[in-house]
This record gives sequence, structure tokens and C-alpha cells, in this order.
Amino acid sequence: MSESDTSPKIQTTIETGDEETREAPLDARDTVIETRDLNVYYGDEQALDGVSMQINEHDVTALIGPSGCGKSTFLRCINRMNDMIDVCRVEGDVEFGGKNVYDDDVDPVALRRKIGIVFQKPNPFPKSIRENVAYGLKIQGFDGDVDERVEESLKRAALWDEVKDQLGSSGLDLSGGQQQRLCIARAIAPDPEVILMDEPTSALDPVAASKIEDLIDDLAEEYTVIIVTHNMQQAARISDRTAVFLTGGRLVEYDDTTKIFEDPDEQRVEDYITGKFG
Ligand SMILES: Nc1ncnc2c1ncn2[C@@H]1O[C@H](COP(=O)(O)OP(=O)(O)OP(=O)(O)O)[C@@H](O)[C@H]1O
Repeated sequence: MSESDTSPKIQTTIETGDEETREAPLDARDTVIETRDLNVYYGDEQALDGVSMQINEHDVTALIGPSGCGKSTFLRCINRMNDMIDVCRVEGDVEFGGKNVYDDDVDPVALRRKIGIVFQKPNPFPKSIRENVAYGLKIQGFDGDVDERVEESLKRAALWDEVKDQLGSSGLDLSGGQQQRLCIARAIAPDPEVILMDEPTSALDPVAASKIEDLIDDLAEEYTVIIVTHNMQQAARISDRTAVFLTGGRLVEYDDTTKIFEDPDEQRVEDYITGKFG
């Protein structure tokens, strides 16, 4: 959760018998993404079923749920990565800044600069560190100082100090954790508003994973972060809000992370979180 969070809060005293006090966020943050009755099909198979959800600016939002419940599908709808899957059909609205990203006049490539994505397995291009970060800038015809933007992006991705003397070396020569931070720098370079992350730490060792978690916390000061994770502790540690998807592609509960992990409304969610299934 962002330490620089200055959004208004309501101090809510919850009568728990032991005079516990907790903070409940006021829903005063702007909604940056809103889905309405989102249904997604792969051929005849339905992967998302009527998902309506609002995602707040500068929140870290975690998407959790058992394998195959549609988390990645949901993530990929947000920046239209599903367009690349022939059999995939999307119905319903995905609004980004109030505009449906599926409108005919939306350019998916431009959309993906505003909504970047980082995948499970680090996937740098077989190019230099510098070129990996500068890649998206070239495509967008960026006319500013590329070296300055590369440095800034690597700094934001907490990689600069480790690579500043080897910007010409191949991105593939970096360690797994460094490669993932390079991919984050690449996503940051075109100055996005939202960063999608699909299990970004699951292929990394615990130390590298922990660095990425710290980084996500910092990134939320500048960006809105939506992360799919199978790691419940990770969701609890790093997210402000958590969405729980269960089988059938349904969003079952979506709330402040503390509420989801400490006092979910749905028994099914409690069972999932406590490891009774999934
Ligand atoms: N490219 C595809 N073609 C056909 N079916 C797909 C495709 N991608 C996903 N599906 C199906 O859609 C459903 C949801 O998959 P999705 O990957 O979104 O779930 P998930 O919750 O992210 O799973 P996991 O946690 O295992 O990554 C599954 O039944 C899956 O088999």
C-alpha cells in the first residue's frame, strides 16, 4: 500500500469489544477503470460472467482466485490483449477514463501505452538494456530525450543503480529478478497510467520477489496497479483492494483488502482464503 497515500480517510471505530480501531478508506479516489457486465467467451466456453467492477486510481488492486477462474482474462480485457486471441469474444463495457476501450475509434496500440502489462515470465527482448526500455518510445514517435527517459524509467523500476554502467549489454544477461524489473521499466517508459501485472513474481526467487513487491508499493504513488496473484500473503501485503474470482468467471467479492482477508462477507471467500479449496 502506498505510504504517500494522502486520500481522505474516514476514521471508523469498529465495536469489536476490545475497542479496536481501523481505518476505512473513503471512496473518494477517482475511478480509473470500470467494467460493466463484462462477459468473455473463448469459443463456446464462458470465461467471465457479468463482471462489474470499479478500480480506483493509485490503488494496488489484487485479483485472486483458483486456477481458471478468469483472472488473467479479466486483466487482458483492460488493455485489449485478448484481441490477439482469435476465439475470444468480449461483451460489455470496459471504461478507462470514462471511454469504452472497445469502441471502434480506440487504437489498441495507443491504449497499451497508457495501460502497460508485465507478465509472469520476464520477457525482455534480445536487445540491449537501453533498447529494451527505449523500444516503446520509438514506436510512439517520442521526440523527447530518449536517454533521459530510459534513465528515469530504470530508476522508477529500481534497476538503474545495478545497470547504469552496462546499458549496452543484453537484457537477457540479467538475473530473473532484474529482467522482470527491466520489463517493468519498459512498461513505464511510455508514461502509462495503469500497470497490469500477471503473476509478476511467481517465476522469481523469494529475494527477487520481495524486491518487486517493494517496487509495486512505490509504483502505486505514480500509477494504478492491478495484479493477478496466486499468493494470498502477497495480495494481503501489497494491495489496497482485493477482488476474489471463483469458478465460472464470477466476481464473488471485491472490497478493501483488510476486509477480504479478515472478515469477508461470503463463506466461499473465507473458505478459499483459508485454503479449504482452490
Ligand atoms: N487463449 C485461450 N483459449 C481458450 N481458452 C482459454 C484461453 N485462455 C484462457 N482460456 C480459458 O478461460 C478460462 C479462464 O482462464 P484464465 O487464464 O483467465 O484464468 P486464470 O484465473 O487466470 O487462471 P490461472 O490462475 O491458472 O492463470 C479457463 O477455462 C481457460 O481454460
